[in-house]
Amino acid sequence: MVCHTPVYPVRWDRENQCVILIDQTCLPGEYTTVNIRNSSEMARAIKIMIVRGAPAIGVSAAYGMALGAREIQTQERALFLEQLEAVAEMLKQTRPTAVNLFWAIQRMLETARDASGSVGEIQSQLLAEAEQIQQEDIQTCQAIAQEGVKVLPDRPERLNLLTHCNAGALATAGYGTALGVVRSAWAQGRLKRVYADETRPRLQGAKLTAWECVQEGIPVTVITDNMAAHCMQQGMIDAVVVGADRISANGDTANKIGTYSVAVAAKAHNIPFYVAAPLSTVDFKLADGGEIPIEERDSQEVAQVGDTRITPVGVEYYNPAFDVTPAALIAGIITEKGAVAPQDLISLKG
Ligand SMILES: CSC[C@H]1O[C@H](OP(=O)(O)O)[C@H](O)[C@@H]1O
Repeated sequence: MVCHTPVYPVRWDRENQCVILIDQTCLPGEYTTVNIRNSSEMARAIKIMIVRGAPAIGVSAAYGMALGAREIQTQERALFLEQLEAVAEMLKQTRPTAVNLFWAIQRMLETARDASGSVGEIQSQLLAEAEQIQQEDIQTCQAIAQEGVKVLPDRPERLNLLTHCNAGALATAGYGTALGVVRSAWAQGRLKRVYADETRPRLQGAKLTAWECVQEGIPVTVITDNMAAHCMQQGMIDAVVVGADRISANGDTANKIGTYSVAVAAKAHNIPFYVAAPLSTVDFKLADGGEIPIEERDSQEVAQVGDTRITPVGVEYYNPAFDVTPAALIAGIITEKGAVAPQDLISLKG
């Protein structure tokens, strides 16, 4: 079924006074949602990847802060702010790599500190700020998409693009970053097909990117991660567009594990490799990617495919959820303010 219903992975339900998350651990087999009523539930949802994707994590953390603020009973401002700091610390412990989480939490704390009025009024302002962050992200994604289509290879025939993991509407407040570029290229008749790396071990490409493409009738071919270089060698790929979880000031980019090897293969085959990300994903405090914290997740994600164990008892595991692609392998970083060479990213610092 082809539908053009926008996908919003996280949204505020005014009627029920809760956050509604699409449960991404159930896609593509089941489209279901989860009601999040407090900050602890939001922290858990981020940790176990009911909601995932750097911008979506940031928006969710913002709502987690708004929910946490509503749980605080005191009417004394200083005590309220002190307890809100504790909510922030709890949310910060969920996932370490996506800088959007920390940026959003910090923005919510600053909103609370700068707010005037009663505790109740501050709580209302925090909810409004979370909704604002969500709306800004959707607009940012759409701007990234427009900037991204401009830099795609200019060829008369439609393009075959490869992407890794899911940097789609599900990974953002809506529309997507890398997959936003894909959506806009498709809408403008520039796209022939998307090649989606399945993206072991959590399979965000096979499950989520493929689901988003099928929902919109965008031709998509799922490949295993170890096929990407072969497809490039066969001349099947015109460009690569991926998302990001944290970008350092020099353009080094942390993204889902496997992105680095895609970038190396793209370089070897002279295929442009683009990163699409909002400027809120750039951590200008970090000089280079060597300082980006890399999340290590439960080894069972490697030991299993779905519910099926694939390894014998007695083996060790290594499960870094991200890797860092050096700026030298990146043709351009596509932001809402335009696409720039990695070395020019600093020029976009606000
Ligand atoms: C829009 S960028 C999304 C980014 O986040 C993903 O990681 P995860 O699914 O573990 O949250 C992946 O790195 C995507 O590129």
